[in-house]
Order: sequence, then C-alpha cells, then structure tokens
Amino acid sequence: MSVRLSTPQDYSRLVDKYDTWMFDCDGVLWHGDRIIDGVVEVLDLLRSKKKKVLFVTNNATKSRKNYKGKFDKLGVQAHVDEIYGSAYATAVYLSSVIKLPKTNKVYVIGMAGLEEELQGEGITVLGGSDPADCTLEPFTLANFTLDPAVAAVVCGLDTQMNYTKISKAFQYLTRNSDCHFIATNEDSTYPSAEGLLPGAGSISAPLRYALGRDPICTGKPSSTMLDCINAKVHYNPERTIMVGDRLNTDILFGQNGGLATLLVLTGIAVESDITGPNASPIVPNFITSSIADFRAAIDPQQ
Ligand SMILES: O=C(O)[C@H](O)[C@H](O)COP(=O)(O)O
Ligand SMILES: [Mg+2]
Repeated sequence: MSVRLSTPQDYSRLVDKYDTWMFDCDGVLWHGDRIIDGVVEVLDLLRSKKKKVLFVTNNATKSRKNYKGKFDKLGVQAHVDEIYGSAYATAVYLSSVIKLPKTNKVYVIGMAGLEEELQGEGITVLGGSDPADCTLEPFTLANFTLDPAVAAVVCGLDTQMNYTKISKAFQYLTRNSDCHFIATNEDSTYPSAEGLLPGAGSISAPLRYALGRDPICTGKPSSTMLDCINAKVHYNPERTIMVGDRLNTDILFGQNGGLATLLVLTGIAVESDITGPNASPIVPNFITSSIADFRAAIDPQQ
C-alpha cells in the first residue's frame, strides 16, 4: 500500500529518512527544456542537508556531458559524476559486460549523445546521426553493403528515425545470428514540454515486430544502470530513495535495487495507474503530486 505524502511533517520526515536521492529526469525535473516549478529549491534543500543527489535518466539522446550542459542552462546544480543516463549504461554494457572487441562496430538507431557515450568507451559507431542514414530516400538492398564488423545494434530515442535505419538494423540482426540487439530503454512515451510523444520503446517496436525478437534493455528497470552507479558511488540502499514518474521503469528499477520508491504525478503516471480497477501491480512506497511538494519541508526559519 502506498503512503500519500501530504503534511509538512511527511515531507521533512522523508528528507530525514533518506541519505541518497536518485532522481529520474523527464517528467520529474522537467518536461523537455521546461523545468518543473520548485525543483531548484527542493534540490537545494537536499544538498543543504548534505544528501547525496544522483540523476538517473533513460533518455539516451544526451551524453552525461550534454546533460551537464542542460542542467547548467536550467539553473540546476549538478556535477557530471552525479548524472547517469541509459546512453552511458549501454556503452558500459557493451565495453565491460559483453566486452565487445574494439575491432567490432555498432550500428546505432539513436542520436549524437548516444554516439558520444559509445565512442567514449572506444566503440566504433555506424548509423546514428550520419547524414547518409538520416534520409527519407528509398532504401534498396541493391545499394547496401553489410559491414561484417558490426556485432551489435543499439536502438534509442531517435527523432530522425526512418526506413533506411530500420532496414539496415534489420539486415545486421538477421544476417548475423550473433549480432547483439540492445535497446537503451523501453519507455513507450516521452513527456515533452508540449505533451506526450512516442518514446524510445516506440522506436524499437517496429524492429522487434519485424524480427520477432526482443532486445536486451540496458536502461531502467534493468540493473545495468544501478551497476554503473554502484561502480562509482557508495550509498546505503536502505537509506536510498528512487524518485520517478513512470511505474514500469523508475519504480520497478528502485524495487529491483532494494531502494525505497517515490512516485510523482508530474510525468507519465496518472491517478488511475495507482488506484481503481486497472491499477498497476507495481506499487510505490510513497506518492506525491510533484517534487515541488517538498518545499513544505523547507524550514522558514533557516
Ligand atoms: O526514451 C524516452 O522515451 C524518454 O527519454 C523517457 O522520457 C525517459 O526519460 P526519463 O524519464 O528516464 O528521464
Ligand atoms: Mg521520467
């Protein structure tokens, strides 16, 4: 049963109870490039109380460095080592988990931030933002030469998705049975500043359907993201809380990691997901409307 936070004591007690706060980004901190009201004050409150703050996003369109730029632009204090994205988790998975030989290459459906993280791990990338692949020209196999060095296809949110990319990815995954199929994340939708848009999960869906095969997912709720954090940050899971807006990624990720979970209703999840006949079986420990509600825990005397 979830606890719905409501009184100033509820919020101040939660702040006191947890030392490490992991924040999802899209739908929790911001919608697109529009920050959610109250986020800066609440993050400042947590930092003033010496809390460890981490940012854990499934959005693979940006690298950690790109995100640092976004935080700076939005006036949110963040250090690049506090930022963990599914692009980074995917790069670490390829280099350190499956130990892809550096002579191999990866075909990418995704954007420059994902390419940057892969290249940061010494991985050679094809596709992605390459203008030759970002085209609406008809695709024919007669004009396609398969690169035998490609040993993985990675699929993330890609606003320049097209038939050429899906066809090349399909060729790599069908003509080489050992080719890894990896999705950075499977979020079905993305909460932009103006409303919902298809998310990364909707970008990989056509490929799954054509292949009749599901990818390995490296983003939340997969443990790969937490493995990346564990490799760099010391924290006590019993005094750590994951704050998210999506039940089947953020809250499930927290539960899988033995963390407390707080659902906010500023992004994807809506009331009917948590109450009523069609409520999700994924039940967060705590629920509140917005991160801004924690302003109630700011001591006016301070
Ligand atoms: O890929 C997507 O659909 C979006 O990036 C999605 O919003 C995930 O971002 P997060 O909520 O994990 O920051
Ligand atoms: Mg989110």
